[in-house]
Amino acid sequence: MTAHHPDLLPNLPTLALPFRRRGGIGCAVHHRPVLSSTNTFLAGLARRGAPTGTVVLADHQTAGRGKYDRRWVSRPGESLLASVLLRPSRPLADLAQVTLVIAVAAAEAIARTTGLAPQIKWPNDLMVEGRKLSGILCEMVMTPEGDLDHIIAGIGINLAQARTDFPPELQAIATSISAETGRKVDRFELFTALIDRLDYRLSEWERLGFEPARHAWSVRSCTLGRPVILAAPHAPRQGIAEALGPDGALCLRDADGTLHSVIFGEIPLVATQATL
Ligand SMILES: O=C(O)CCCC[C@@H]1SC[C@@H]2NC(=O)N[C@@H]21
Repeated sequence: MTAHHPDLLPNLPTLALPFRRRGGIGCAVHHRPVLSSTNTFLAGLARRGAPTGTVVLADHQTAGRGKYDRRWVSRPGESLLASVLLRPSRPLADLAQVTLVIAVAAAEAIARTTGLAPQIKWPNDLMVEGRKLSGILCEMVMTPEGDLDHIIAGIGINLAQARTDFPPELQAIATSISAETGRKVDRFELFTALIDRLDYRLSEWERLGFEPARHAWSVRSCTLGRPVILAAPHAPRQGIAEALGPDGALCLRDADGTLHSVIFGEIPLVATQATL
């Protein structure tokens, strides 16, 4: 038997998608039963000139990727796994805001379809009762001239896992929609809501800037007003997360009273639980 790379499998029949949009997010939707990673597959489409708003949805990933080169593992059908191609026209200095805007849209889609009220842990993890429900991986591709070519935003939402389905080291810090609500969520209803909210929030950001999403992010935040330990790429920092700045940076006041503006980094899940 020949082994095929999942991204090269022929276009197998899959469930029909409930909609097709004329423009904006979801203008083209590629749905595959199995891919290595929706981000990787969409990167190939982007190189071949796919338009902004193109979406890839997979039922299963064999090599899902998380932030900081971690793996994003899920069993077939138990997660929503999607990536969106963006070619925004905002200035380079605004691009770190994209991932925050997407977190707001994903939280709103989950709230709309499940009744849950996901909170956002800076910058873009969606949390319920201190456990991670969803992760977002934004990958930026620049031109040789240093301009933005495109962004691929990958979104994974845990749908159907029982707590004990997660690996032992994640059981205390991960959750799913079923584990929180006791009900199954319709994956395509959630996907449709996600496309809707992404379309709304991203076009709002393009037209009006970051302020509306900054407000929505701050209202849903479980980071602001709390002591946090940041695993920032260059220097780990501790302090009180005071605000999300107008540029999208986290404003962190350290023990000396100095205010730091942090664009990149993360609050490790375990530290968050221990600290907050
Ligand atoms: O580490 C994180 O929190 C980000 C996880 C992002 C996972 C999603 S699943 C769909 C898309 N494809 C990938 O390979 N990763 C993202």
